[in-house]
Amino acid sequence: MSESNQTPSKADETELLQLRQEIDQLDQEILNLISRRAQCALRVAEVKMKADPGQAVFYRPEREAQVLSRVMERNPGPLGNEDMARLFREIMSACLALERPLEVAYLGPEGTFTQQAAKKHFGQWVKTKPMPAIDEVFREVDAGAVQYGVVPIENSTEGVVNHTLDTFITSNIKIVGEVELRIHHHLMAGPNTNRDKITRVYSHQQSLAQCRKWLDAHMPQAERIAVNSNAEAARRVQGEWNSAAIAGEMASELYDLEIIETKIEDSPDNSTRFLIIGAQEVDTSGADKTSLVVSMRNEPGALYHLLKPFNDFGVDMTRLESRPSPSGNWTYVFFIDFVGHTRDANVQEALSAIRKTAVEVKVLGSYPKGVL
Ligand SMILES: C=C(O[C@@H]1C=C(C(=O)O)C=C[C@H]1O)C(=O)O
Repeated sequence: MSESNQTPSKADETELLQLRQEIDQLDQEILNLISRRAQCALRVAEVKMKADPGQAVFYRPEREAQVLSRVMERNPGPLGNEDMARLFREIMSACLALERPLEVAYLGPEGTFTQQAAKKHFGQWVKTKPMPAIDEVFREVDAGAVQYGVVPIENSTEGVVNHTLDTFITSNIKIVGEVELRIHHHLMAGPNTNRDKITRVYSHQQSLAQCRKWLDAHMPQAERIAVNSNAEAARRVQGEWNSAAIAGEMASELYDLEIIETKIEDSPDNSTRFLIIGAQEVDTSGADKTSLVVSMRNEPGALYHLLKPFNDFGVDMTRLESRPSPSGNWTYVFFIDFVGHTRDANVQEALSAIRKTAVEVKVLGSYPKGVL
């Protein structure tokens, strides 16, 4: 007989009773402490309103990043750092919603990985608003209809999302944060679908590409049909008995589909990075990144002149992408990410050196490195 089936001894019974009493007491303390914390957040809101009644900014990305990093550094266990940070993420989310509920636009429809990223970054109390295209997320933020937006920027298997990069060239929106999400693709279908009868698999083109080897091996007969989003794929198969969709867990819940096979992505550490966009400039958090768009004259040594200041002033570049310039003529703009904030002295020196040779330098924003 296994131990769990045995009835506890008298001594064990007593200990269980004591432990449960202790848990009840601790819960009461946690309750009181969270309430006190929420009172402080409310008071912060009042002070912010008094200082700037018209345009008080409630959400502070750098402050939230610091809170989460500190939780991870000081976590005594046994809960893991990330689990503990997620709990605090939700406490902050609820506290912030007391000040004023945040509204965030994202690349929809409902159930996309971008919505999942928005919830991961802001917590469950955020109000999310689906938009049909990336540039419409930018427009919604620009018009002030929402405070922030969430857009995908790069996938570890498929590379950059060019549409997002191109929108930054012409927009004045700032980057205020980043969040990375492990992307797990599942094969899902309606409850009446027989796995052996599936003749069509719907998904977004990138997701089909990310599961190509699995599909070749397990569903070679099925036609692969690219649609606008994974959530759209899930919505479609709801009423089709011979089709399946590749999408994330949120989509299966939203459209009542059954998951036939989990984690069918070819690369086990497939992840996507998303950017949080907004109108504000973010203070230093102590662990920041900066993104730039630079256009250079099309002449010998242009790229060398662009890269040299990073070396000269010890600035750690983490990404360099080039895109054709909207002005045409085979000229290019460069997207650069580096470690540091525009308020750091070495960053300022590097930027002024770059400005001497570049046609245009646009700082997209300095923002805290993703914590969760
Ligand atoms: C409390 C503040 O406002 C918000 C709520 C925070 C929190 O609950 O810890 C942190 C940063 C802000 O997004 C603040 O600015 O400190």
